[in-house]
Amino acid sequence: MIIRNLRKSYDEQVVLKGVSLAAGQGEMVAILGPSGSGKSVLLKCIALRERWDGGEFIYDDDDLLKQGWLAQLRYRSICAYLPPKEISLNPNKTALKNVLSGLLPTWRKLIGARTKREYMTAMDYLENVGLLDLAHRKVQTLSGGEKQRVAVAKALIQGADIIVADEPVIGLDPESAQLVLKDLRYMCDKHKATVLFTIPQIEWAEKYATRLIGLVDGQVIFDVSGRRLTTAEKMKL
Ligand SMILES: Nc1ncnc2c1ncn2[C@@H]1O[C@H](COP(=O)(O)OP(=O)(O)OP(=O)(O)O)[C@@H](O)[C@H]1O
Repeated sequence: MIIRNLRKSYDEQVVLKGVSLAAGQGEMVAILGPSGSGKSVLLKCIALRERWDGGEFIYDDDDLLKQGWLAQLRYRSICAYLPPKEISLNPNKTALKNVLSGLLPTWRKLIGARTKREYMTAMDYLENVGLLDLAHRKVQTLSGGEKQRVAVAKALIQGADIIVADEPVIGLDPESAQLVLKDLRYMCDKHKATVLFTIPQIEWAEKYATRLIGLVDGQVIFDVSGRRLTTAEKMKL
């Protein structure tokens, strides 16, 4: 995807002042910046969960914003948006059933029908995120990090090529947080998913992301890949 000159305001407040960035398949992009710099708004715009005021959004060689609602709907179906804290799982169902529900059409969900192949596929995705042992546990009994990982497995089984995760490790202990980040990175490396996420811990962003984008006051102030941040870059955040 290529984003050019994305602008977004709320009433009088200009939040995104012409943001440009690119993210390819298999890239894990961390959006870093101080509180209020526009990171969440940027992610919502990228996930098309928020209207753009202006700019170009090139995906599959077309400008999505110039396409009709059908193209945008198609994009939304392959772009999973994981909002902070709020996990879209059914707490009373098992991890396996939650992941399976991403695979089955609604009418089959209602009658609970599933083939052996679908069951195996869901188990494979749970294994990918290291949760095979917990497949039959109700989601409400899982830790925050485990829930996030089930949500990642569900997003991927739904066919998401793009995962937009706003603070996916908020409130998690360091060990669980790093497991979630490892899973996201694995999805990039193995499934060639594109992941865009925000995270307050710069050192984890440096460790797991393939690209680091600094956003301050609605503007990109650096966009680096293949290296850690310099002290000068960190000071700007
Ligand atoms: N729906 C909205 N209506 C009006 N203003 C909004 C809305 N959403 C965000 N804003 C404003 O946009 C600015 C950027 O908000 P955003 O949530 O993107 O910041 P952030 O960088 O994610 O901050 P934090 O790290 O604290 O989550 C803030 O000043 C916020 O008040």
